[in-house]
Amino acid sequence: ETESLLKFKKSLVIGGASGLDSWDRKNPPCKWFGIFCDQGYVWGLRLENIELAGSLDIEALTGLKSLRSLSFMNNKLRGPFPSFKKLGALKSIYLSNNQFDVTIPKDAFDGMGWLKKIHLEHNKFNGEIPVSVAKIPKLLELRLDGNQFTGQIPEFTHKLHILNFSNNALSGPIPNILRTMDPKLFEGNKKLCGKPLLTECYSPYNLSEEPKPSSKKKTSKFLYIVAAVVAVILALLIIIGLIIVLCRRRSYKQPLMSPDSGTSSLQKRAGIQKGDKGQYCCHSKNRVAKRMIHTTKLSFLRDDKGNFDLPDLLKSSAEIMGSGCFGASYKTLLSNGSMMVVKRFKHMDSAGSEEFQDNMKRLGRLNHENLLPIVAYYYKKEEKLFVSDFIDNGSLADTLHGHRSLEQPNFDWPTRLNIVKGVGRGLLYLHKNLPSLMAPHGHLKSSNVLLSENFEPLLTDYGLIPMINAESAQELMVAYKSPEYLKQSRVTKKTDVWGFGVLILEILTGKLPESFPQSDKESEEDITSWVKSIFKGEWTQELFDQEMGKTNNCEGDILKLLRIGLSCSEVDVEKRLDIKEVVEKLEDLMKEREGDDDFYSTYASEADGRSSRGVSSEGINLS
Ligand SMILES: Nc1ncnc2c1ncn2[C@@H]1O[C@H](COP(=O)(O)OP(=O)(O)OP(=O)(O)O)[C@@H](O)[C@H]1O
Repeated sequence: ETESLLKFKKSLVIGGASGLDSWDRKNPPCKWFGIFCDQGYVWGLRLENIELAGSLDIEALTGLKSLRSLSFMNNKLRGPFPSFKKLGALKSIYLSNNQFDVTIPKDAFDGMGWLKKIHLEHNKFNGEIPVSVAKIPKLLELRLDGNQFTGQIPEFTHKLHILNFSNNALSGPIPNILRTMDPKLFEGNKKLCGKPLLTECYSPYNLSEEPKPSSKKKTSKFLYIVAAVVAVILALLIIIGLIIVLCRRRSYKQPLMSPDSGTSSLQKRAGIQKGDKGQYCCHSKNRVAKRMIHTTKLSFLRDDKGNFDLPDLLKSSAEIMGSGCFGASYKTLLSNGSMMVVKRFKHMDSAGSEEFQDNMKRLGRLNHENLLPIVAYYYKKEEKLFVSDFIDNGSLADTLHGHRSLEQPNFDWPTRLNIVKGVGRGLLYLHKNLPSLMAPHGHLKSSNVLLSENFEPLLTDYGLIPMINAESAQELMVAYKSPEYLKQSRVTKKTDVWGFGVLILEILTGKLPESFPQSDKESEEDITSWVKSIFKGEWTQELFDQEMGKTNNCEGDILKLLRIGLSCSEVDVEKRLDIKEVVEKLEDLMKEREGDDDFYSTYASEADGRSSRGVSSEGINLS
């Protein structure tokens, strides 16, 4: 360790009195200035406020096997972005208030599975935020404020405890997972849009484009040259493409369908291509015509909604609602006045056409009050759109974790219990009617539970596993994050039960499952182990969501539901209940409440036009 640190010292440009005089062979490194040790091994370096300049030679530190934390805050460091990924066991990096003015390479944080804290604020970092930062599995703190980052904020795999993107030059929609955060964390980025900011993403298509001539001044000569080369290549490609199309047209004497010249809002915003004219030229005339018709039509799964088609959809005005793991969803107002949601799915190109259409037909046959039906879909090898009704009340995730205005009633216990019951019924129906699927829902989470105006839950994004590319499913779908998948690479019907258990705990605690592990604990922790660590068999106020308000003497029932949630999230699949058993337990819990006049939901009563009356004065107030 001594040699590694002395080599590192040699690479530093030290200004003023640094205290680094203590770094010599006379004393063990644990006694040196700025060195922190754990059981005699160097654990952290903290060289702050000592006018360090030049760049950092991370290579020299690779000999420190116990090194977990680096802080070089408040110095004058610059140069290339230090190759921290060579120190794969690092947990925290602090480079705030330095003079770095480079673009961070895309893969700068690849493989940093232990990293929890990155503080890069107040430098001059530019270019895009590296995608690798959004994939760090344990990341909890990310401060990038006060830099010159451009482009879009990447999609994060989970919610962070601390983050700040303010005062950069970021653009485009804020990823869905960050939409409930404080808007201040995004301030000072003129082109960012979507929740939690007030600026709506009217035209995400345009916003996501690179800056146009207005940014001329900033564009370097080099960029001009690159742009010119790209333009020439594009022009050549277009000419070659035209020649190929003309040749094919001539050889097959097949007139192509005249292109629909008007680009529609949804089409523009989502960048959706219409039926490809060129790709069918090599087939016989009849087949071409047939397939062409097929590719410009929506396939309807519901008869009662079939008064529009793809062109209507593409023409209608659209607003982005958020982009999840599988693509963006657009709220679309049709000319007939219906408000629909169009979800543009990514990661669905490995299922063959027949397999895809069969699965869609199977989903189309489902009919249950707790499932949101898919109204129609559009299938092309490289484009999949799902159309469903817009649900005005939003999702359970919004209700649980979104900002609540003072006028809004508490999200009370009866409403929560009713939602849990509905989700259970929806899942049981899926399990009975999709018996061939290994996890009939497969992607149960609070943003995939929508709430009707009576606060009845409506499940979405169910039955997708056969259509999603295997590798993306493993990375993104809730089912594959289950203990049985992580430990034994298994997904079973009970995987949905595990997801349901996590959802029940989320509903009762108000905690977002993705926000675990907790920042103050070193061990890996999920919502289940957190609940278990606090719950000792009796009422524990700190466990439950304060937003539940008065519990109206229902603590016994709340605890019963908590126990059901815990037995659903049992790690051992064999011991875990199956969905039928869970629903039976829930029905029993509901039955016990029947006839109880005090058991009254503030939400349901509002929707029914009745006044709230379920709150007795002696009820326990959680808030
Ligand atoms: N039919 C709908 N009506 C109202 N809101 C919807 C509808 N479908 C989706 N949403 C909401 O729009 C947002 C984006 O949904 P989307 O399904 O694209 O992503 P997600 O559910 O967050 O993630 P994933 O892609 O993993 O399912 C979510 O908040 C979701 O609850």
